[in-house]
Amino acid sequence: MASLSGLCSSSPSLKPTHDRLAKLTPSFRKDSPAFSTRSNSKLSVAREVSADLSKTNSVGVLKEAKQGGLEKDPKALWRRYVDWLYQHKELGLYLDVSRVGFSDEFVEEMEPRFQAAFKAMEELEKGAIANPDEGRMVGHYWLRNSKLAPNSFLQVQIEKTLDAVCKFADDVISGKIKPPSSPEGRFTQILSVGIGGSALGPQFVAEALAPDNPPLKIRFIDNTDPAGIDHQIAQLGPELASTLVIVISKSGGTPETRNGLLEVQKAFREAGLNFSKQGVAITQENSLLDNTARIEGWVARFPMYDWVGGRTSEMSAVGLLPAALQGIDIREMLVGASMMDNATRSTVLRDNPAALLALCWYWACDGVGSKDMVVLPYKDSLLLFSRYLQQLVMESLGKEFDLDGNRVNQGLSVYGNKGSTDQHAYIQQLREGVHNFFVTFIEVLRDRPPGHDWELEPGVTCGDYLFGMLQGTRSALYANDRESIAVTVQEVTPRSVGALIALYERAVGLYASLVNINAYHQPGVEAGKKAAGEVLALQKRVLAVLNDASCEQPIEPLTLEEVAERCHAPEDIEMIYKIIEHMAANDRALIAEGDCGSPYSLKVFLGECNVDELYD
Ligand SMILES: O=P(O)(O)OC[C@H]1O[C@](O)(CO)[C@@H](O)[C@@H]1O
Repeated sequence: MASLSGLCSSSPSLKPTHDRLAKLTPSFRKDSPAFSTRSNSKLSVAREVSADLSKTNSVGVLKEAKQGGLEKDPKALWRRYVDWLYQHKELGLYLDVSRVGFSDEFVEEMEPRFQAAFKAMEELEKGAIANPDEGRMVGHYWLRNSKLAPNSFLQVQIEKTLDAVCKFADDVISGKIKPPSSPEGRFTQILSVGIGGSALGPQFVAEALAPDNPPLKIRFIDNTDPAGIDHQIAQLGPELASTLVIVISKSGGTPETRNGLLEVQKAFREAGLNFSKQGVAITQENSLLDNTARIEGWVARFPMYDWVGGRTSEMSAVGLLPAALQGIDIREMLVGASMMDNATRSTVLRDNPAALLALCWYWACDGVGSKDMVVLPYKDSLLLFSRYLQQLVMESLGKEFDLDGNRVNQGLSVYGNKGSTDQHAYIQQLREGVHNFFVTFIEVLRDRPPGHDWELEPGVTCGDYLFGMLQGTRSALYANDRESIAVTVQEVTPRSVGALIALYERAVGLYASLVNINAYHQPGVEAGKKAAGEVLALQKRVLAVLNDASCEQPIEPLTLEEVAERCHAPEDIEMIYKIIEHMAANDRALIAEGDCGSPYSLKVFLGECNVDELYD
């Protein structure tokens, strides 16, 4: 029977030496001339330590340590559970990492890296340029404790915005600020238009915390899918007249959000409503959106700060305004986050729940994202937590280069839905199939508000079943060597949700330091946006070519090759085919003769010649 320390260690030769670690270090290539990192004196010390340490990559050590397998002796496991159990008394939050099999040696080896990560985090909180390639400070921690902001200007800005959010929400809920032409005489609905970090936090919080009958109900447009937009507007129906439209975009220029706004404005025009009397913008000062809202005289504008990233903006106006309008206690969210921030400032690994998470992630994923994080909240209202975490974790950690310009292709994949629903979907594979994941259970102790429970069979409630499913799944997975973390909260409240958000924000930041990457930029997203722009530019050229051909007499239908040639883009013929296929499916005055399944048979022309130069 393995002892606890037997579980944790393997051979005495496990202790790392520099020589051994050097051999274990993957060879990184500095092969991106385009990549550059700006050096930054303030952050330099902690970062250099962190970078040096991360070069002594522990993957080999991890592999060796893991050969010991997981502890299965119940008594030893119980001791491990008690030994590592983290409790935040005031928040009533527990973190159990006992079902992750890291060894004492591994913890010891990671200690200097954690100290470097804590130092980097401290400097970040003091206002260092922690996002070096964008030259930005990273200040989401100041949002819940403005006194931490590095200067009084920022401090006042944070406090004024919070007061303005609370006042605006009160005025809207009380009917002091009201829509011009609604029979209800007050706003009853919110339509939030935004994407990514400008939607996921508000969506998660609404699902988790909105009361059954909120003062304003919320809906989201978070895509440029016309059918999805139509659906949201149709669902509002005549209540469009009492809908407050909140357009959220840090940059103020994200195409999906702009399209959503234009579609909603069209719906307002068609309903004879004045959009500017019902629109609110949350964006950076002087962005395109900010200028539009100012010039058109929208009801209100709230700031987003340069130093708050989209995916960490839930505690800025982005998350707070929609939440307050739904009657959610946003000051309690901030308190929960602030309490967790205090706890995750501890430089003692065992006392720092975010560091414990980062430790487990590193262990489970070999510090290279080799396994996926499956997030399973056993509570319907936390359904969107995994989707929220997906952006927070993957946009932060999924990076091609480390801070020194080495190609590392880092990341940590996140997915999940909720328990026990997933028991009847993919848990089968988790238990028995490909072993490429670890699980994070989120447990909520309180099943129902007091006084509402009943026993649906002797001694057993509905919530007991949910509890049983969670515990059973955790045990069954572990018995098959599948590791898991369990986060337990008492209830889903503004305070506990604030704490959960803060916990994961910090864990991501610490983990990023461990693997020496910039968690606060997203260069990869630009490639997709640029490519999408190129597709639309090509579409305009295709239309121009077809228009010219359709103005000839007789009309000259063109093959795909001819279109591509006339567009001077023979190498883009496949994309031209896709463009034509899409336009033909959408009644765009384009006639495609032949069979789309046999692209060479296609001949294309426009139904009408347009002599105006529409497609410039
Ligand atoms: O708030 P914005 O500027 O519209 O950006 C929305 C999202 O787009 C991204 O920039 C890239 O997907 C995210 O980081 C961000 O949350």
